[in-house]
Amino acid sequence: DSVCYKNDNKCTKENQFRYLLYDVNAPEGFNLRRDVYMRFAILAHQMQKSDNPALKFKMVLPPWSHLVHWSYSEYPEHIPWSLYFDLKSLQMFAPVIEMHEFFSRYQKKYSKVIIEKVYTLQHFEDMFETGNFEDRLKIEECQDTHKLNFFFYENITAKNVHCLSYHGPATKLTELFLNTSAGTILINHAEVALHEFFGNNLYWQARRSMRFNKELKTIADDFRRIFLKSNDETDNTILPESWKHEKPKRNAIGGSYIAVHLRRRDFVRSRPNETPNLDSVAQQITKILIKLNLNTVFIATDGPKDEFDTLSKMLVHYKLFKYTPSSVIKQKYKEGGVAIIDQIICSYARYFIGTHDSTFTFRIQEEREILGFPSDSTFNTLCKVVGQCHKPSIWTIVY
Ligand SMILES: C[C@@H]1O[C@H](OP(=O)(O)OP(=O)(O)OC[C@H]2O[C@@H](n3cnc4c(=O)[nH]c(N)nc43)[C@H](O)[C@@H]2O)[C@@H](O)[C@H](O)[C@@H]1O
Repeated sequence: DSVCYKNDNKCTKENQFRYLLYDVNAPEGFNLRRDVYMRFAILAHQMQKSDNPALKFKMVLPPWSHLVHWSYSEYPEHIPWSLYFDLKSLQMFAPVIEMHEFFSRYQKKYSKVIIEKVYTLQHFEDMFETGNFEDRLKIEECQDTHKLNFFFYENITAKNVHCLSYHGPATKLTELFLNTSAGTILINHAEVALHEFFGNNLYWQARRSMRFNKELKTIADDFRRIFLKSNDETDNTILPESWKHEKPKRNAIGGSYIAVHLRRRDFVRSRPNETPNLDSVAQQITKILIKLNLNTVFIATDGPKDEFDTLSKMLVHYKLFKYTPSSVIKQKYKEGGVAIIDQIICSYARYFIGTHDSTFTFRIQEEREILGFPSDSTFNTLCKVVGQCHKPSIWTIVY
């Protein structure tokens, strides 16, 4: 297409964009990264609406590579966003492009990508001592040794690298962008930048635009239909083709199963006071099944298969299901795709029980808000001891 780069003689005012790239701290998981995306999508959305030509940006989506919770070989996977999300739907909210698209545009002119300005965000060191939580930003000395690897690509380098002590929402970064004419800007440690307003209608628009790749939805729908007798017609969960046409609703019924997100692995080790043992999980599930007069349970978990088998034995009078991908699906969509399929199936249940403080659970809760479930069927979490569960924070949808 006609989008061009600075100084390219094909550039006109209309087709010239600057490029904003961002990256997230390596240990952060998939679902926190989705939240960071929303903070930056809101920034990109607001810049797109601005009349100021200096804020005309395309935002480049960081490919999914070497996520700590996913198994990976020495080669980075560079998974594009379109494998997991509906890119057109994202673009209806924010001017985003895939990294490969950025490369193909850029490399029409250059062989190597040279990012003109890199800012690595860091927290103000004095913030907690002085209690100064005002929004501010300042270029300072780097707190950590500066190891930059630019998305595991070898053909990307940078001209100008700074550390930026930062406190405030991602939208505050426009101040920085207005002070430089760099055509390509990378924000590292993007997770340091916050939401401007958590849970307002802009937040929910960004969230609603994050529709999943349609094939993943189809795989999850097939599983619902075949094993859980659940479909959008009878569950009252049909959404319009575009998220832009969604309307407030609270009448979703969901399939006749309860879904449980049972987060294990590091949660078992690092959160012993909140993470229940399987006996307790079985008791909590039984209680809800009896209350709702249901006999079917879908379990989404990162735990080992033998835990699921143990749980099945404890709940022998009920039907327990777990999604297990075929090798073809696993190979194509990898752990991220399987995680999304699990999340979708949980989203359509009559009743959902999640794991306290898990972003995987938060994203399911949001999905259910979008689908229009009554909130009390959604904001429930497992607890250590039966009967001593605290209600989680309730973030209801706003239009
Ligand atoms: C406390 C924090 O918790 C954060 O985890 P938390 O928010 O649950 O949420 P995530 O970061 O998304 O979870 C990490 C990964 O675990 C897998 N996973 C977790 N639950 C399931 C599940 O039910 N089904 C499938 N298929 N996969 C699951 C999935 O690959 C996901 O990307 C961590 O990322 C941080 O490192 C930190 O430990």
